[in-house]
Amino acid sequence: MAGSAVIEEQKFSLQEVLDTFKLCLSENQDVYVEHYVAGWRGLVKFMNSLGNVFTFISKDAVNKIQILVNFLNGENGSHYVTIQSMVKYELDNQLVDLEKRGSHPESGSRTLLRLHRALRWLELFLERLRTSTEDSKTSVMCADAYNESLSQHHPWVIRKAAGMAFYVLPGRPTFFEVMNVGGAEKVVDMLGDAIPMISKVYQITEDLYAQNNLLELP
Ligand SMILES: CCCCCCCCCCCCC/C=C/[C@@H](O)[C@H](COP(=O)(O)O)NC(=O)CCCCCCCCCCCCCCC
Repeated sequence: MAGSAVIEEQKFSLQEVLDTFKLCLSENQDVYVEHYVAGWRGLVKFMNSLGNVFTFISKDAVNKIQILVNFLNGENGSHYVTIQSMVKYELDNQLVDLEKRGSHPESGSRTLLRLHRALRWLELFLERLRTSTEDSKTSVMCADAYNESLSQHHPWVIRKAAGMAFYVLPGRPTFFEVMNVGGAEKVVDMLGDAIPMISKVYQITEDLYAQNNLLELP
């Protein structure tokens, strides 16, 4: 029965992952780092299940998730509970490279900014997926969302590689199947529910970074 246990363990529903983003917001609209990285963990799992071509993308995400988890579990972990407290703590203690990479190349603030930019891609992609029709192409939706957001922060070589990965994305039916949410109608409902939460988390983070002039951290 070991085989079925493994299958059980890997069974995965995108609904659960996107629900994680609902847990991100505290009562006073702070964003919990713990749930934020848990959301990303789930997305990485989803992406890995699409095939090996995507591991170069997920490796980077995994690396960044790990940096944040290390801070969270480290001796100054109490400052890393929310994005707001993290940014304040790192800025107050000069723990962020503001102009160019120097002694703090992997600050929590710059690391989270990379995931934050990717969250905008996700928001745009999911919205396209939500409003897509049977003959829509996931590769096109993905590329359009990427070109509108994350690509602006990537050098040519990464954009090129990302473009190649989009090209081999499975089609919409397989995609929906891997999401494991149910039929197309269910997917649309689930996305309609999840996207506003993701947008909210995105916007709160964006405002925080903008107020502190951190949107271009090296
Ligand atoms: C499902 C298809 C997945 C398409 C993913 C689209 C995003 C493409 C991003 C390509 C990133 C390539 C990897 C390299 C990135 C880094 O150079 C770059 C800069 O970092 P640095 O300043 O430390 O150098 N890193 C980043 O921009 C962070 C990228 C993180 C990408 C995470 C993407 C996760 C996608 C999750 C897919 C879930 C889809 C769910 C839809 C139902």
